[in-house]
Amino acid sequence: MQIVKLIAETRSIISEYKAKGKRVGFVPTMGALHDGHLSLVEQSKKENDITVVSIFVNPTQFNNPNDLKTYPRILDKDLELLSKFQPDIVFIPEVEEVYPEPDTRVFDFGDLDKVMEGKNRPGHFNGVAQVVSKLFDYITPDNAYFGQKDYQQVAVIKQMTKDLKLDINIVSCPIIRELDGLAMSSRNMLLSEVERKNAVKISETLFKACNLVPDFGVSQLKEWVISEINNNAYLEVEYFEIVDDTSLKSIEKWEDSNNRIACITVQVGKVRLIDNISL
Ligand SMILES: Nc1ncnc2c1ncn2[C@@H]1O[C@H](COP(=O)(O)OP(=O)(O)OP(=O)(O)O)[C@@H](O)[C@H]1O
Ligand SMILES: CC(C)(CO)[C@@H](O)C(=O)[O-]
Ligand code: BAL
Repeated sequence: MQIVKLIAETRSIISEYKAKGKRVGFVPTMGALHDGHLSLVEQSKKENDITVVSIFVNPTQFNNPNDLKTYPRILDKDLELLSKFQPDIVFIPEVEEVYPEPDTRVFDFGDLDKVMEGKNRPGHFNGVAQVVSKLFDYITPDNAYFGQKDYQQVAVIKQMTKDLKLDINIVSCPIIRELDGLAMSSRNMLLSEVERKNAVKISETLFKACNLVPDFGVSQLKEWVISEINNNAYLEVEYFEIVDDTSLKSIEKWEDSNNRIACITVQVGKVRLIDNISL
C-alpha cells in the first residue's frame, strides 16, 4: 500500500500502471473509515487490477462551516484499517493543492439536485462534482465506487460523468448497516451514547414502512414515518421523500413509479444523518 500526497506523483504512478494495461478502480472518501467504505474497497479489489482510495475532506461541498469543522478526521486509524485491506494507493492530497485557486465551475444536474440533499444543502452537489471531477482527472479510473447511502450523490455523479463525457463506469454499492440496522456513517461517531441508541429508530421505521406498502397511500405513509420518528425526543426529521429511483421526482401514488426509493434525513442532536430504502 503506497501512501501518496502529491497529485503529480499520483498521476505518474497511475499512468505507469495504465501503460501496462492495468484496470484502475477508485474509491473516493472523506476518511473516518468504517465497514461501508471498506465494502467499496473490497468490491473494487475484486473488479480491478489496481485500487486507489482517496481521503480528502472537501471544503467546497460543506454548506455548514460547523459541519466542516467538526467532521471526524482520524487519518492514523484510517491508514491502519486500510492496511488490512491493502488497496494499492491511498491518495491524501492537501486542500491547497486541490484548490490552488477557487473552483468557480458551476455544474447543471437538471432537476436531480433540486430536491432532498440538493435542496437542503445549497451548493453541496456542486462542491461534490468539483472535487470528484478533479479526482477523476488525477486518477483516470476505469471504475469508480460510490455507496447507495448517499443515493442522490450517485445519481448526480452519473449525470456529471455523462455530461463531461468521461469514460468511467460508476458503480453503485449497497448500504452497509450496523448490527442493529443503523446505516454506517462517519458522522455516527459524533453521536452521544444515548443519541446512538435512539438513532436506530430511523432504520427501524424505514424497514417497517416497506411492509405498509401498498396498504398505506403515499402521503399516509409519509405522515406515518415522520410522526414515528419525530415522536422520539432525540430525533427530528428534516425531510422524508418517496421518489422515483432514476428521476428522483416525488411520487404521489404508488403507480407513479415501478422503482421507488424512500429517502430520509434526520437531525440527531447536532448530527445530521441520512438513510434510504427501496419501497
Ligand atoms: N454505510 C455505507 N454503506 C455503503 N457505502 C457507504 C456507507 N457510508 C458511506 N458510504 C460511501 O462511502 C463513500 C465515502 O463516503 P464518506 O466518506 O462521506 O462517508 P460517510 O460515512 O458517508 O460519511 P458521512 O458522515 O459524511 O455520511 C461514499 O460513496 C459513501 O456513499
Ligand atoms: C464522494 C466524496 C468523497 C466527495 O468528496 C464525498 O461526497 C463522499 O464521501 O461521499
Ligand atoms: N457522504 C456525503 C458527504 C457529505 O455529507 O458531505
